[in-house]
Amino acid sequence: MPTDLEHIQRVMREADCLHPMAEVEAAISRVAQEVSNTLRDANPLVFCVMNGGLIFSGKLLTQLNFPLEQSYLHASRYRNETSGGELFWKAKPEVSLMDRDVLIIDDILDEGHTLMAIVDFCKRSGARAVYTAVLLDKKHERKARPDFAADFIGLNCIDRYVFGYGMDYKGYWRNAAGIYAVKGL
Ligand SMILES: O=P(O)(O)OC[C@H]1O[C@H](OP(=O)(O)OP(=O)(O)O)[C@H](O)[C@@H]1O
Ligand code: HPA
Repeated sequence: MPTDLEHIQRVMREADCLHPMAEVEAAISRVAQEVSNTLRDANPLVFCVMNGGLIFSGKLLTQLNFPLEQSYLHASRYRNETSGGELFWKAKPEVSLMDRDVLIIDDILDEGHTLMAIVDFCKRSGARAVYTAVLLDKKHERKARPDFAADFIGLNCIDRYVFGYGMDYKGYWRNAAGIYAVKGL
């Protein structure tokens, strides 16, 4: 079925802006400082989790002023829907993680299944230490494991379906320059 672009446009028009661009950029700069303090001497291997992690990764990486290697992986559970299903690996890391300090960068920690599976994969692949950075931590009682938290968190967010800064609504508005909540979700 072709995408209903009028619907996509309406979602943006009616959305609530939760975190405007200036607030998100300030949060990214703070995270960059925290990551630098922890990893500047670790020669880390940094993975962007595609697709959602793309914008946060790009903006964060340019503020990390120390040697690192960068790559990507793609694990998806939402597949353009607004509720998650089974985790599907679209691209596993192709470089060796053996004895490396690894940093995983993603857009959002929602229920946590995605990031937990990625961390588990990295540990089983021989990583020495695995750190995680997320732009948003969504606050609710549905976490897969309540004791699992990201090491670096940009912003906490309310329990709504959000888009912008890499996060999509039905595959759209990853490019929105702020963090928005869909009306009614
Ligand atoms: O904490 P969870 O409930 O597991 O959800 C978080 C994950 O869901 C989204 O990815 P998605 O599956 O939509 O893939 P995409 O980034 O390619 O759209 C997001 O980018 C996170 O990776
Ligand atoms: O609220 C969300 N928005 C976009 N993608 C997501 N993936 C998990 N939760 C979300």
